[in-house]
Amino acid sequence: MTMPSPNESRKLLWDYIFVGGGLSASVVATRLHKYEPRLKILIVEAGPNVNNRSYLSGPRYANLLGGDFDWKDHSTKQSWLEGRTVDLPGGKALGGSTVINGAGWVRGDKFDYDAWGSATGDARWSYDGQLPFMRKSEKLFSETMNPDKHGLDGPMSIQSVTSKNRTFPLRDYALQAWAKVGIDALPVLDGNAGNPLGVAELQENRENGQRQVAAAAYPLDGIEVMTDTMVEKVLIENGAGEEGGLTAVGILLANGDEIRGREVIVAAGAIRSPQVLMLSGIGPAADLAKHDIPILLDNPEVGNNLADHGIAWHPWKVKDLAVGRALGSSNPVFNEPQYGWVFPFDFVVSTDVPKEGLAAAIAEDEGAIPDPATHPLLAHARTFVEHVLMYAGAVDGSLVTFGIITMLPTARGSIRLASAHGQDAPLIDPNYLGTAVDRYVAREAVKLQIRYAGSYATVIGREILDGEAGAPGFDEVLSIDSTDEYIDARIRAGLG
Ligand SMILES: Cc1cc2nc3c(=O)[nH]c(=O)nc-3n(C[C@H](O)[C@H](O)[C@H](O)COP(=O)(O)OP(=O)(O)OC[C@H]3O[C@@H](n4cnc5c(N)ncnc54)[C@H](O)[C@@H]3O)c2cc1C
Repeated sequence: MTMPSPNESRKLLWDYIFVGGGLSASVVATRLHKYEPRLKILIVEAGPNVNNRSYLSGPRYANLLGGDFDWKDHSTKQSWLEGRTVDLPGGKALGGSTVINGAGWVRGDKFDYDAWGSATGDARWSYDGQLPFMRKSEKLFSETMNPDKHGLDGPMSIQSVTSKNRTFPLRDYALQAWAKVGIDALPVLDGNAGNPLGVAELQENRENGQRQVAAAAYPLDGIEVMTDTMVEKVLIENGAGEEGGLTAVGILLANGDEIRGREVIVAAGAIRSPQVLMLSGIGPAADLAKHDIPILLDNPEVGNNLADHGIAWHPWKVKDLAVGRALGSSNPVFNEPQYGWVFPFDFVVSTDVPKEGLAAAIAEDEGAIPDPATHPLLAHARTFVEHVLMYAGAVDGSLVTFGIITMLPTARGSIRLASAHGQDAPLIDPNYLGTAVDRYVAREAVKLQIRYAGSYATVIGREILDGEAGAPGFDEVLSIDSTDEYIDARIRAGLG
């Protein structure tokens, strides 16, 4: 990676200019260069180069949320979350959100990739089409775990809980309890082999606990990079390209400099890519007009169809503190360094939801009773929820924290311009829980959590935990007696 001088970058005609230097730009630019080393490739990134800042690699990534390398965005007021706004972290540094993210290495469900393949009519987007690239990216910890599904010499080092010798005290209990509520362990606990439905062991893209920032793992050799440089918009001219019509001819920086290129790739992330397009004159005409932006292409889809998952965390009380089951307790095992590297949990548990209630929720959203044989949410098992049981929650080890992550939201939100200037964050409306399906899925996820953690049926509920700890503003706690109304209220108060 080299840094061009401002004069040099202005004079050159670049073959490819990337707006944003995050995960996707790091990968695509590196591969373009490998494909054709003579290409002149420029990445322009709003944040700094933090590749050599080792503290970023520490285990407590959450310290980075709201920090110097986070755009610190917020949602608009969410009508299904009691009008709350939600913090929306996003990486602002070379490497993008890989600088602040959770580093969970979680491959999607085969079914979902195959849906891309059918939607695009292009088999390269299906699971089998993507698999060679997923394998190419990995250097997996095991040569024997599903070797036909994984890679061993990619740039991303992947470790797991057991490959790094973490034996959490609750591991066996947690596994037994999942079986008791009907969720089976996946073969070799591998959730990254196409079918994640079941209990998988956590895999992470860390190397001995060290975060792998995308721009370091894909080192951008032979690529020019400008950091701390905000792109205001893409420069578009009519008839400039070989085929005529609107053609991107370069970018305008926030400092007023123009840089020219043959192709511009907008890789500014899910929030700012549509913002950059709209600032460039591509987007819904009425919205652009509101901000006096000249309309080059009236495209109502730009800024629409935002899909974001929600997360809700619930604290559960641990019995018999002296046994030392959770982080913070006096159990000496937690003093071993590997327990501090990463998240304190064993498993990522992916589940479907009961189809009968789902069909009713679909009917509410779509205004017609769905055909269970053909409706895409009903006809197959789908990965709607991820559950994680974090063995931490209080400084004295008296709590564990149960998370539900809703993975297949059907509500769609939007990104709209707040002003005609790139430095003003756009208006971000994820529309969390905006459909009956999403509300049903979240409720079912919490009900499963209660069966798992709060009932005598499982060893976790019977012997390990002592009920839910509750939440501010609520007199009750989650329990097997909780009504749907109470569960919904807790979700509205806590999901983000
Ligand atoms: C808190 C958090 C936790 C996450 N945890 C996980 C996880 O555990 N596992 C997982 O698989 N995924 C996780 N993700 C998601 C994952 O990090 C993203 O999917 C991925 O980084 C997206 O890549 P991208 O290239 O689209 O965007 P990004 O990596 O975000 O890169 C976009 C880049 O564009 C830059 N940019 C934006 N606007 C401009 C502009 N106008 N001019 C110049 N530069 C600009 C940004 O600064 C940023 O560097 C998490 C994300 C976050 C935020």
